[in-house]
Amino acid sequence: MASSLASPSPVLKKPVKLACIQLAAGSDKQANLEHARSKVLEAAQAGAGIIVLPECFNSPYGCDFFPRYAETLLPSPPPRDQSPSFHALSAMAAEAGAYLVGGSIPERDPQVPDRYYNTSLTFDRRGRLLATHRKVHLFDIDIPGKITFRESDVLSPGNKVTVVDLPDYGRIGVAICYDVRFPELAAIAARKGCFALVYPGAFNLTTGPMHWKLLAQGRAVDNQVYVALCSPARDVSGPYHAWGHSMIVDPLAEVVVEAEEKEAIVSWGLDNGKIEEVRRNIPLTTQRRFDVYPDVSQGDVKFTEEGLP
Ligand SMILES: O=C(O)CCC(=O)C(=O)O
Repeated sequence: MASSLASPSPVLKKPVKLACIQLAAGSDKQANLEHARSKVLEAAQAGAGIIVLPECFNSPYGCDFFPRYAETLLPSPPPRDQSPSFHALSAMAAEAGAYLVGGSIPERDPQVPDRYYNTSLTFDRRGRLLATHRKVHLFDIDIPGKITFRESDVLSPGNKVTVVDLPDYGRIGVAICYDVRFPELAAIAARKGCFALVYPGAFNLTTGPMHWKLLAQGRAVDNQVYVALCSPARDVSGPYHAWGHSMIVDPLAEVVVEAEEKEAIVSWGLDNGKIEEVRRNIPLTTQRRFDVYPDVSQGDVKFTEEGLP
């Protein structure tokens, strides 16, 4: 028996080129921001309408660095001296004339001392903030002899699913890195009509080869949407060795474009016809059995205020 609760069709109103910038960043925040600007403009000049930066694109990645690089993002817009990254991202989106998923930056809570988040800001083509996503699932893992990481020693989690309306194109879901491991978050965003799920991320040399591509393909095949993962470039002289391999996966779960580990821009033209074709040929969206299991997109789901009308 097919479910009567059909998901809303994803609407990508018109084709758009999405670009992931696999940015090489160092410890100089201002230099990172300037470098990001030049790459965002390069992507826009090559025709990208949606541009994505990596997780922690303006600092080294690591618990020791979060407080030192953190910026206060509230009230919004924050005063310039408290968030140079907010204002730089807003300006680069406007200058590029493109939607910008601004990777992520460490955020300082304006009210609670020593409370920090890993936060992604999305701007429209005029540089106006559309949405804020605080990483919901913190990266706490321990693979003995390989990698131990405990973001929760320093960071607090966000508590909302982020679905962003891009007025020219439709909805995207935005989440950060470890969030990609949680299919519920992706399913909720996809069932709210997103045409793409976008993850700034920074996997490592242990879990990157194991799971990065698998997870991108998993989220795409489950939800029949585009998935974009955007990593920093690998810097073996720095404290954290990112996997790289930024990629875009299509709704059939094919990796259509993938970087290596060096700095690169990877881009792909997204097309609603592809989503429709995949959903027509393999009609999961009308075959779900919400009489057997619950629809995670219904009920007490919390969205970013900006996320949905
Ligand atoms: O899930 C993983 O293996 C890596 C996650 C990560 O690096 C992150 O959340 O920053």
